[in-house]
Amino acid sequence: MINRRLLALMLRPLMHNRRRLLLALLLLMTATAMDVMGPWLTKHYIDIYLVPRDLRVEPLTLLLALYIATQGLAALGRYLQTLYFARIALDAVHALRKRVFRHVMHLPQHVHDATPTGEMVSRVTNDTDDLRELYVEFLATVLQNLMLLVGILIAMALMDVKLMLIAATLIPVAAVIIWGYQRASGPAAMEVRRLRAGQNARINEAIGGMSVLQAFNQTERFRARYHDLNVAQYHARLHTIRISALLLRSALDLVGVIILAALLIGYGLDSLVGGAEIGVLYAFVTWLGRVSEPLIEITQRFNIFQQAGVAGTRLLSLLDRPRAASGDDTKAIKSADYRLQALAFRHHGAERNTLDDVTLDIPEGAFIGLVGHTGSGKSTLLDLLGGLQPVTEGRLLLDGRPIETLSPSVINTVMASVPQEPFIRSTTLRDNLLMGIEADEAAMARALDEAQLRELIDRLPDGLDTPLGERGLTLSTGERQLLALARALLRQPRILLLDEATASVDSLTESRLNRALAGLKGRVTMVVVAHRLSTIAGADEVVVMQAGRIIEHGVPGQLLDNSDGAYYRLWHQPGNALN
Ligand SMILES: Nc1ncnc2c1ncn2[C@@H]1O[C@H](COP(=O)(O)OP(=O)(O)OP(=O)(O)O)[C@@H](O)[C@H]1O
Repeated sequence: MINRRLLALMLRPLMHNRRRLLLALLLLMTATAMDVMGPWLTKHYIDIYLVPRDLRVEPLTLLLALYIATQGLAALGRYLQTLYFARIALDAVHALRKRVFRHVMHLPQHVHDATPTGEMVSRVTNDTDDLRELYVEFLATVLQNLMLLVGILIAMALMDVKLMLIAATLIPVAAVIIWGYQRASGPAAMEVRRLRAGQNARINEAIGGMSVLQAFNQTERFRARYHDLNVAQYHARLHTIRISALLLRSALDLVGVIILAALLIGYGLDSLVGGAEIGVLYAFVTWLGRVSEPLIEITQRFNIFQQAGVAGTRLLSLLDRPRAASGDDTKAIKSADYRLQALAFRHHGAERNTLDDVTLDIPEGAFIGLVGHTGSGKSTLLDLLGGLQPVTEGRLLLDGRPIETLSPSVINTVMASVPQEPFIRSTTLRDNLLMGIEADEAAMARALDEAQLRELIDRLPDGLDTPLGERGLTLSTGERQLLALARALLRQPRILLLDEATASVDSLTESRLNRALAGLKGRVTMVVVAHRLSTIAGADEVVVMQAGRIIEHGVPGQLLDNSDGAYYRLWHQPGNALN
């Protein structure tokens, strides 16, 4: 399961901090050497002074001072090395999180459309968090224990090779246990993770659509589905706990006890032939206790390694998804005009085209109204004009250049869009208006005036500093669109793409929007998807779409004279929003 790419993903962030890593390793080696000196000094005390009853003050004081000094240094080294390793681990996860989030921000639209928000959140937070645990635990615990193990084995070998070999049999046995654990717990850990991501997605969905769930009496059904996922996760977790409880502590403890018995027998045999010192037995029993502890720690931490492996695999699959392609032509846009030549578009994975054979010229400063039945492809065409989706066939030229060759920064300097569902953050009106750019009060006031929002702001006690609820819920649908329009206008765009939210805004909002568009006419290239005829009454040209194709286009007044035309039919359709 752990392959080279996974290792690279995990280890690369650690390598950014080589100097600190080296220093931490030096500290670790010093602390370990001081640590294993403890039993060695005690052995000397027993064999040289205690057993022969040679209790002279001077050498004993020296021994005691040495003992305290080594153990004090060991404690200090452990403390410093823990701090260093923790810093390295936190820096590593910080770098990884930045990398994953940056990648998520650049994924193509269709990936975000197809991935539940909770699932994506789970990748960026939980999965990177599992790697954090790996870094912290691995660096602070596993590395420390591995070093201790090596230190103890060296000290044992220096004292008695035969007894060291008996004690060392614990290591291959532990390796076999770890291997068995990894095989048994891998699929179970993956299942836990899958269920957790599912839970996140479900919670996100339920909270996002709570009002609908409540209105449609679906809360009980959602609760039951969440409960099922919860129970499944409970059992999956229990399964992983059973495996780790059996194989980790219990099995390793048992092996440790057996090896202790073998050591005692080995020591007994040595003493039969003479020469074995009691201090050696003391040192070995102490060291053996210290050997099994690191092994248990390492093995126990292995499930973290396991989980990190699963998280890393999921992160790799996310990072493997190609970023949205973007052009690199940074030449400024001279003329904000579009040319669409036999353009076709198919959604990722869809069986048929959403747009077909769309040919249209949009000169600079023109006001184009897009109309058509629901699902006819109006919003999709707007996405393409905004460069948010790639053209499947044909050509889409902006300023005479294929839009996919233009760098997004160049497009964004001339274009602003007002989507059907504007993204409103739960912060102040001002923050929502600025959305990351800098503008003075006069410019903001102008944008608010142009978007006809002045009255609303003046009505609010805190004006622009009024906080908005989650997703701007305190604003009506029409007001949210006007706010998004003000945000777009603040950027002084040369192209404005507006996707009218709904046919059912009140007449006041309707007239405000119309006034705003009339004010921009001729100055800004506007493509407006309209659900109400009034919105595009002042358009230079109306484009009627049906099933992804343009079936009619022309000056609105003239189209209405043609009683056989599609626009005429839409307009005269009883109950139609355009009517
Ligand atoms: N990911 C997708 N895969 C396949 N088809 C899709 C996908 N996303 C959208 N569609 C389809 O594309 C078609 C055009 O959708 P679009 O939102 O552009 O219509 P619209 O004319 O703007 O509708 P409305 O007036 O309701 O906003 C619809 O039939 C929609 O179901």
